[in-house]
Amino acid sequence: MVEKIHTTLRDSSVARWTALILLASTMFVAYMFIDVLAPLSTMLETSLKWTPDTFGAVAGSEYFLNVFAFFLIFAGIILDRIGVRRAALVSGFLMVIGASIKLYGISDYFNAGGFGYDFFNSFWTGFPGSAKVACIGFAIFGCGVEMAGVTVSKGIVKWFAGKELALAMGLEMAIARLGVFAVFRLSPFLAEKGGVTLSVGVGTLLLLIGLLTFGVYFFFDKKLDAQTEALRAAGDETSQEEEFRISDLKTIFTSKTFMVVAGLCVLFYSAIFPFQKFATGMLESRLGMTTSEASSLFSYFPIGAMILTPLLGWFIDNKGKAASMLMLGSLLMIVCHLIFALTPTESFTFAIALTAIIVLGVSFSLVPASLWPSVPKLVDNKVLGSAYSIIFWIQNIGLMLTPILIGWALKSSNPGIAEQIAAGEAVKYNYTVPMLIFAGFGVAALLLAFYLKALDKKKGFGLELPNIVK
Ligand SMILES: N[C@@H](Cc1c[nH]cn1)C(=O)NCC(=O)O
Repeated sequence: MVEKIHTTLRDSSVARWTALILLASTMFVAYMFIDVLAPLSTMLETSLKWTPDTFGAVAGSEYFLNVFAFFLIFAGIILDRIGVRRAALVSGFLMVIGASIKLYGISDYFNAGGFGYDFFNSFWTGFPGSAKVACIGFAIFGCGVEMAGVTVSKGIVKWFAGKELALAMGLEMAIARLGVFAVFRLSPFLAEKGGVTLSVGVGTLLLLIGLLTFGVYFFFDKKLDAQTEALRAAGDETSQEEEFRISDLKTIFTSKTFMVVAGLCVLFYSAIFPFQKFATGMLESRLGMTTSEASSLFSYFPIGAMILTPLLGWFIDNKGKAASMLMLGSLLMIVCHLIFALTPTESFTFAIALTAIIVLGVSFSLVPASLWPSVPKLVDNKVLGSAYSIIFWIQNIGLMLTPILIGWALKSSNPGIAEQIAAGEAVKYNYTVPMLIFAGFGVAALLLAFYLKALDKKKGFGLELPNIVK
């Protein structure tokens, strides 16, 4: 007699959490690579002649293909069609290929006249060839990392829906934040030893390990699908998933509440991830620190978020209040950016900077911990991959444009400084205007958070309710 299966790997907490660790480890190295150059803006300006606008454009290039070639939208559709495990492998490959190209662009070999050097320096000469190649690589990496983000989110829902969903998402984000902490510590250290190439080289190698981790996850996911299929065949699984159709995307785009969440997401994250790219330079300038000191100080930002995000995830699973947390997170972000922008030089001490960084870390846990687990409450499971990809796509528009805007604002509000630095003078940029722009994003996010809470109250999506079904 064939024994009937009543449970799946999903029901084993060890298997569930192992799947999470596998998914999150790749995100750990992916987030390291995203910010591998973030602490090195000053070094890049002297070694590769990357002025703030060049640095900003390279930072923004990560999102270029996602936004203009709609790769993220396709990634969600592909994910909903081929499933989590195959999409994970595709995204891992893209990250490794993109990172390798970026590494080549900043390498000594390329910059000493290696293959493609003459070509990439023959047009648009105001933008260094190294930055052009880095942009191409980073744009391909960006396709991979964003596809990985969508895939991991859907993967977590697959393993944790109706269980510890927000806690699992919070832990995944915590592990990713640990990657940001690690890179802010490691990247300047490696760059001092072997130049920016060593930092990016180590980042690329870690991504290869991340790809292998996704490979191990593949087998977990395959087993779960086989068990779920067997349950369905035996009639134990009642909620047979309907097939995804492209026309389903219309329901996402026409959901007002979903679009408000997407708006809030783009505004909030535009004041966080692009800020990470400029924070080391800002602290160097405001506190007169070295790159290494400023980068170490800023590394406390992801640490606060890392500790709090899973705790807040647990709170949301059990008590709810996600919409209120979005409001509080936006408010704290405004306060911190205003402190960076407006505190007079004589009062802007190490302690003030550290406090603002930690409070910003709290804001960076409140919003992600409540925003991402709210998405499954707004859309059907069969379009969940597409819903995450659409929200990331909208977010990517902000993440692409904001570093370009901030790099431009920094250069324009400091006329002559780039030329003085190029001439070897020890002058610093003033970051007031860029920091006010970041605070402005926070104000707009706060207004949307108020609106979202009112909408939820009216339409009853349950954003303030706990996730755990008792
Ligand atoms: N878009 C993703 C991944 C990412 C991280 N940095 C740049 N893109 C995302 O926003 N994930 C959610 C998070 O809070 O990290």
